Amino acid sequence: MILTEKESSMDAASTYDKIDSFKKYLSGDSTDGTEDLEDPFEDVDTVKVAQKALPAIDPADYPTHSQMVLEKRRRTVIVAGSQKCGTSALAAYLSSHPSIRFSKMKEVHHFDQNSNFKRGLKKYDAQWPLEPEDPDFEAQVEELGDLEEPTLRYGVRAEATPYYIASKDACSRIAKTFDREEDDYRLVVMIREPTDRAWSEYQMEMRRILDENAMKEALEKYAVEVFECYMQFKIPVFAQGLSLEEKTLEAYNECVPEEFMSLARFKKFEKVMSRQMKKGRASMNLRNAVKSQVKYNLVEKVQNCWEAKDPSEADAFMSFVDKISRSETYAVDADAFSAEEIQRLQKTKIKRGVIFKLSCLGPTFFEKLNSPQVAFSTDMQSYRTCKQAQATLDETSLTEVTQLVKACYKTPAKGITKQFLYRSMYAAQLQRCIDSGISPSKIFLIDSEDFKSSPSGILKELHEFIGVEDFEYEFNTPEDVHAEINNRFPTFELTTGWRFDGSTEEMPEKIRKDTTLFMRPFNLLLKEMMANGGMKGQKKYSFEP
Ligand SMILES: Nc1ncnc2c1ncn2[C@@H]1O[C@H](COP(=O)(O)OS(=O)(=O)O)[C@@H](OP(=O)(O)O)[C@H]1O
Repeated sequence: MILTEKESSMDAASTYDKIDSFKKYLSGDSTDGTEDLEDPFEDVDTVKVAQKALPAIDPADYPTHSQMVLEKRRRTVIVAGSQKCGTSALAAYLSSHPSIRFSKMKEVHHFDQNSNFKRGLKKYDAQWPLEPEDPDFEAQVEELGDLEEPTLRYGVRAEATPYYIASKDACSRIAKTFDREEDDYRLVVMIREPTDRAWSEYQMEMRRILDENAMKEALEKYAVEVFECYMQFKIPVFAQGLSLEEKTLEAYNECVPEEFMSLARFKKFEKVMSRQMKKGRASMNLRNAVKSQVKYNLVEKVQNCWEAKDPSEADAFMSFVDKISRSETYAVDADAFSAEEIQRLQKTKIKRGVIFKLSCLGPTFFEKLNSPQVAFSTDMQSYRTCKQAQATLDETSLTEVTQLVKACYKTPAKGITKQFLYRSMYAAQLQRCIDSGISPSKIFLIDSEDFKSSPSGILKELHEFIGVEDFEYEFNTPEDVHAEINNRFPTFELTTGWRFDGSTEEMPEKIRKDTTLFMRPFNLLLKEMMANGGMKGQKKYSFEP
């Protein structure tokens, strides 16, 4: 979606109108039109492609990608978990296999995130764009007609979103979307010693918080400098032939100090920005990226300095913020609101990108991470208390444990965050996935340690399960695997807090001991499930129960 010059022209008054309409929105009398935001995918029928009737042929007879393409069949291979168990390494392998098409992004988050799922299968399919070298390219383009981005429709395709297995919705959505012969799926789930996995996640969260703090500090430090530089560009004046995006990017490149640019959080912003630039068009992503800057208060800082120097320019700046973020973001001065209104605003958790003064931000604004003692012990304690209240449920039965976990671990409706123990309870998650319609025979299990030490045997079996020919990969060392991950998914390590070998600090001994004990019943159930549950892949894990 391109913002026209007309749209991006200065109109300071409208900013303040918006404050009024925002107040109305808060009081339930919204006239701001926010709900009418254009969603390019809203009318796409989620299962239209999948439902296309095709002759029944046993997929096992058509194992390779190109054969599947010719037979107009598709198989989606989903590495569905678990987080911190080596899913990126596996993704690097699969994406190098000649008969597997891997998604553009490592983690697609289509089935766990409501906002993505709502956009339909067309949006998901766009992760596998059609290339001229694809078999039957011409025929497929013709068939696809005037689609903006023709996508690979047949063959074996794969993605890796480790959140899926922990999500309450992903498995049932996958089953409903793909469970048919000509458009089927396979799930791959990796497991790792549960305490190690939980600690690895904790450490990644810690890195993320550090990244955020670094961003925050840099904003504090450089706000004035950035502002001075912006002044030269006079961002709100868009009459010099450059589009809003070009101007913004140019200003960022010119104004933002090196030290700032190397920050992970900033890299994320930059990544979205340059992708949009390459495409030559702005989009929801661009607006979201800008909103993330808004969140970090840069806009407000700049605005304050601006105001001090030249109030008329400050109005223009407000207008810029307003325009770039359309009706989703309201540039407001917190002083314009009463204390009660501010309280209500804080409850919206900046869903609408309101720009607050720093002093008005609630404690949940910036992510927090409890100490390991608190994070792990509180979690264990609250589970135990909850378990006592469910006295009829027994931890030695898989069905009952699944119910216990369901009752005692509330998966947030939106995303799953910092549930270190929950995500190591593999048995309960697998069972829930099976209960929601995924046949165990479609799930392939991999033990992370075994995979790390000797991948080739596991990969051979996996290839067969996926229905592609066996293949000898050229990665022989962990360094090679690491390089391949960065080669295939170049911004992943830079922007997400993920590291190839991230566990640097030791887990405090007492917490390790308690956690390992806590995990035992779940591990015993997993052991039973692996041996007799009908799932494919490894039949036992490498760690102590
Ligand atoms: N080949 C191979 N096999 C198994 N495991 C491996 C492999 N290579 C890396 N690793 C370890 O995987 C951990 C990161 O896992 P993920 O890539 O799944 O993390 S994430 O869910 O995408 O965040 C990460 O764990 P930590 O070191 O604890 O961070 C890596 O050490």
